[in-house]
Amino acid sequence: MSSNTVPPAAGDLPAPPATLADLGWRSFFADQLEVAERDTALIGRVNAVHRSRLHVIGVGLDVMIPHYATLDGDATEVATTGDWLLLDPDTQLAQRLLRRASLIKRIAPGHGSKLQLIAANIDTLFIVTSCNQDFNVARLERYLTLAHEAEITPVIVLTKSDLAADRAAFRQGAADLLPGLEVVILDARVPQDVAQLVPWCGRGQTVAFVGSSGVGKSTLINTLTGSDRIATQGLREDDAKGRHTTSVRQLHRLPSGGYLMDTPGMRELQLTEVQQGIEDVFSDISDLSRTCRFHDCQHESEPGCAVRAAIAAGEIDEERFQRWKKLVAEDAANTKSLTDRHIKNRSFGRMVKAPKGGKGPKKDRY
Ligand SMILES: Nc1nc2c(ncn2[C@@H]2O[C@H](COP(=O)(O)OP(=O)(O)OP(=O)(O)O)[C@@H](O)[C@H]2O)c(=O)[nH]1
Ligand SMILES: [Zn+2]
Repeated sequence: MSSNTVPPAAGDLPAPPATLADLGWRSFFADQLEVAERDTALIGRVNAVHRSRLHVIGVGLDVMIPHYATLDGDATEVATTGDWLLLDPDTQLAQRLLRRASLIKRIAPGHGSKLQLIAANIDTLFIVTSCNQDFNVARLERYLTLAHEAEITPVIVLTKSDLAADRAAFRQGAADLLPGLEVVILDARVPQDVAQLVPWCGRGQTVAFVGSSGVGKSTLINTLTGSDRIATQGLREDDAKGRHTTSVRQLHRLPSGGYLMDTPGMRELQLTEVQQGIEDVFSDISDLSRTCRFHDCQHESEPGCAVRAAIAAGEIDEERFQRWKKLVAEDAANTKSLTDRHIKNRSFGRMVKAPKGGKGPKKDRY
């Protein structure tokens, strides 16, 4: 399939939205429009990112347009699935990317440490795990950190409730992760159970599922949509060898009116620049660590370490502290590799921008 044709399974395209609000438009986005834009701009949402084109939909709008990026090469100013764009009404070219309500990004696998945007403007992230050996507090904390960083409301979905001897213990184990955290426990194959997710999937709402392989995401999606079309749709991505596969990412209309975002990247999320998310999910430890005597305290054996004191006093769980340390270290390593790459890109940018006819790149002039 050539990369700029619409996705193969036409039946999987969302039903055309009757209004922008159906598609998730709300005052947060409308307030960003200039007066002139209110009258003239064509408003669209990115439904799918293809190798060389964006599939943008709106009210009476269904177009493939060139990618959108700003000239300064800012990696976050690239339109991704779920983004809202203002298009030129005549040329249909994207003119402006609206500020996002949420953004999930990651380090691209197999591409060094390039920042890759996964999805924008998701309202609810369903973090799926099952009531068996997949249930893993550290993994759930990772996803929670990611949701907080992306500014998305997380909901923990515990599948395979039918296999759990003690459902209450699983529910409690998840609920204890964060105050006020919503937890749903269900058999992903049973429509009445899965209906518990509907309150988050209403008109104008965008949701996504994350979780390890085999926890029941496809089963959940099938039950939620009453069809197996979405979950079984092949999602391919550029592989490490740069083969020309087509990257399909899509917003799928749900029977309850909302949209499900299903992108290949959601399936292998890593943490990238998630300091804020870590602060939110581990606020007790983060706050305490700021009261250690040394600002660069490693919380090992330093004198005046408030974190160790809290662990000794039984106020903080040692294992939770170890998980926090691991996340902080992982985040620091990922962020560093991104920064290194950014510096490399910038010096490359300076070289290519060097004036023609000169004696070669004059890095120090720019
Ligand atoms: N008993 C039981 N089995 C379930 C439940 N949910 C899913 N399964 C089964 O678990 C297996 C894996 O489910 P999938 O829906 O394919 O899991 P997934 O998360 O989509 O996995 P990937 O596609 O690898 O990401 C299937 O055999 C499902 O039938 C559940 O709530 N109860
Ligand atoms: Zn300390």
